[in-house]
Amino acid sequence: MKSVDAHLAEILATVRTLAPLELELERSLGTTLAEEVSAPVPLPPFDNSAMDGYAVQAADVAQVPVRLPVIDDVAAGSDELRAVGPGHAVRIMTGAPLPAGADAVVPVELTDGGTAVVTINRPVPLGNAIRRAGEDVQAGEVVLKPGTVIGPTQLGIIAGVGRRRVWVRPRPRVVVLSTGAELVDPGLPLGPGQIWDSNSFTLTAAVRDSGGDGFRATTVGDDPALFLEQLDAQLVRADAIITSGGVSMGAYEPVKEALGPLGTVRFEKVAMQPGMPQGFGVVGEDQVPIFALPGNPVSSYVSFLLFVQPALRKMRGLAAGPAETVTAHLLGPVRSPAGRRSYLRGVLASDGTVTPVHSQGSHQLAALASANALIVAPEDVTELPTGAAVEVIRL
Ligand SMILES: Nc1nc2c(c(=O)[nH]1)N[C@H]1C(S)=C(S)[C@@H](COP(=O)(O)OP(=O)(O)OC[C@H]3O[C@@H](n4cnc5c(N)ncnc54)[C@H](O)[C@@H]3O)O[C@H]1N2
Ligand code: MOO
Repeated sequence: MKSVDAHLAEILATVRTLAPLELELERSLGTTLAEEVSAPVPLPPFDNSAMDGYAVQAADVAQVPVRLPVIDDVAAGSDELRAVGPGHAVRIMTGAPLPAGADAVVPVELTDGGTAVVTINRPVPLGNAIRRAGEDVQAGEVVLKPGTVIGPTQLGIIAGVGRRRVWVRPRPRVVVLSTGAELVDPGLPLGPGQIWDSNSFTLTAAVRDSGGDGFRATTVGDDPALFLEQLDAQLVRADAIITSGGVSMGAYEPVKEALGPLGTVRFEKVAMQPGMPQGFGVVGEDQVPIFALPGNPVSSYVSFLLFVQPALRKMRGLAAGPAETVTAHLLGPVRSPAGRRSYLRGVLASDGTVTPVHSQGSHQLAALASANALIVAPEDVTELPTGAAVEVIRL
């Protein structure tokens, strides 16, 4: 059987980092920056007030109380400013440009709030409540480097330096396609022998959670020809495809039957539990990577975490490798088949202990949903006792 590590290595060697494109800022959330972003002007662009109050010369308010005539009123956005001479004050708002001559701002709370003449009741030091030009960013300074994932605050600084469009590696578009004649969309009644399709929802959500744009395609039954038709229709909008089901040893395995003959997708057994039957390869003119995951709900989700998530990272231009683990101590024993790496569902606590959940079947979706970690039992281990140190993957 192929090892988990070898399977991941093959996947990472096959998938390609997506080419950069220029996107509107509004569409860039979650993408990876593909250029250096720098500030064309200093930020703030001009000296300005950090508070609502009065721009003065600090020396004039050293002895208080003192009454100063208010010679001007500046709001944020004002551009015609009168200079503040000795013995004068200018009423000023937060963010308004500091008038020439002023070297301190007295917050309104330390005054009587006068509009023609103001009484200042407390002294303030030189430079008080003034935000200097360039104290956040100097003109020409790099604010974001290529490879940065754009979150809300990164988007903010890109806008803050005046950019409307930005070169990024996009979020991979991933089409998720469930197969199985027994599947019914949730919301519809179940007939005999039917179950509600959950995998396509889990996997589409997992794609979004992993920085991709997941699209759930219409479920197809057990007909390989219909599967190929649906796949063809979806390929135009996909950077990657995930299928669930139809990859094991049954009489009706549409994914395996449809993709096997292409010669570009391999179906293998990977030495893991759950998730042993795996298909991976490329399809279509553009050699779109396809992950043919097993249909059991726990198996497909574990396979996603181990294989698809790192592939999405590579596509996004980020460092990609095996899922990260932390060490924890078992609060109950676990078993694992010889020669396969097990990923058992557990609840990781803040004290560094992990409790295996009671139901470890590959079909037990509720047990998976109650877990927050996968306990990794290595290939050479068949049992791990309570208290054993184990590696766990956080979910
Ligand atoms: N004779 C053998 N039988 C099986 C083997 C084997 O080696 N020899 N492997 C088992 C393992 S391990 C797995 S995992 C499954 C994988 O099966 P498939 O990928 O072919 O998936 P299906 O047969 O279509 O479905 C398996 C199971 O999962 C349910 N399912 C499928 N799709 C969904 C969905 N979208 N949402 C919810 N549940 C789904 C399906 O009803 C089946 O119960 O094969 C074993 N068999
Ligand atoms: O290896 Mo299968 O994925 O148990 O359920």
